[in-house]
Amino acid sequence: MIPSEEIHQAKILVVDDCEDNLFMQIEILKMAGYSQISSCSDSNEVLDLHIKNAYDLILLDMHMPGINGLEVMARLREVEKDSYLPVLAITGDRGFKIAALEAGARDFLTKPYDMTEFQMRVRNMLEVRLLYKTVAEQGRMQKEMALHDALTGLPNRRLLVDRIEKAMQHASRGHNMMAVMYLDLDGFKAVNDTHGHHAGDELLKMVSDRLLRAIRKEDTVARIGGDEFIAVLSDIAHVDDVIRPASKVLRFLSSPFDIDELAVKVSASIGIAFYPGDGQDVEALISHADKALYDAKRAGKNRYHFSDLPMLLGAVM
Ligand SMILES: Nc1nc2c(ncn2[C@@H]2O[C@H](COP(=O)(O)OP(=O)(O)OP(=O)(O)O)[C@@H](O)[C@H]2O)c(=O)[nH]1
Repeated sequence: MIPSEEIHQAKILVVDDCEDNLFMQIEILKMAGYSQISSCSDSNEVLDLHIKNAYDLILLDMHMPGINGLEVMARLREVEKDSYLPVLAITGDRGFKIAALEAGARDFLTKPYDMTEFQMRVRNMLEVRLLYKTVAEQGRMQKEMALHDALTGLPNRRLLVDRIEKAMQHASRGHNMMAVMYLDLDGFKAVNDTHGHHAGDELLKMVSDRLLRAIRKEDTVARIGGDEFIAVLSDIAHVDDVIRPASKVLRFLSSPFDIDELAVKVSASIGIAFYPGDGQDVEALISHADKALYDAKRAGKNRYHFSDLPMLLGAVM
């Protein structure tokens, strides 16, 4: 159920070419507790007003000079294509009722109407409209959550795969390269063990922020598990285009993190693989970057390593 306070905050537009009718409807709405009421006496303005203000309810007089209510609804349907057309049609002509409903109005009022009926129909329509908005918002959030990591808000593995595929297609069209940078923190377990899981979580969020600052806006950083991240770097023409961001990431992570008034230090190891030199598909690229990461760990951590396929230097230099 939608709480009454929320219903009373809904945005309502009253459309009628007769000033007396406008005045009366606004007064009835005010008496019922609505606070965000606008009005308009020119049917030509309804569409622009709705685009600008996204009303929750439009009380629309069907008979107006200029374009009539049915035409106004046809225009509104263009901007509310997959949505709920929030129109309550008002007509003195009973023959217009079916036409109004067929045109997309959700309900109608026949003049003369009584005040209670007017208020009940407005409330019922707003309840449905606001429920519709809540469900649509929940759907958007679920989609968002399915593609992002809950702790850091970064893209998750699912979205990462899509971003790598797009970067590969882009590189292929531009006869260019792209790179996958696989990063794993060094000594992260000790942060959890010494300062607790909460401190570990805070550190992961701060690391995410620093990674985002270290790479270009158009590139992607994803968290793919525990203390593992992958950056997707597009438009790579030369190995320097990867050395620069990789060095920047290591530098950005090298300053201590202020967590619960402690200065916590970590570093990171990075493995780098290139498309098309190191692999032609997402799995191959990630696997080569992972092997390079393993080499970076074995070589002493806090460094980056390239995938050691012989093709690499030929392709890059
Ligand atoms: N706080 C926190 N810890 C996590 C999360 N996910 C995984 N971990 C912990 O992260 C640690 C990752 O392990 P490792 O990568 O082996 O730890 P490390 O000390 O960085 O090891 P090296 O990579 O060899 O330096 C494990 O202790 C996991 O329990 C999380 O969401 N939050």
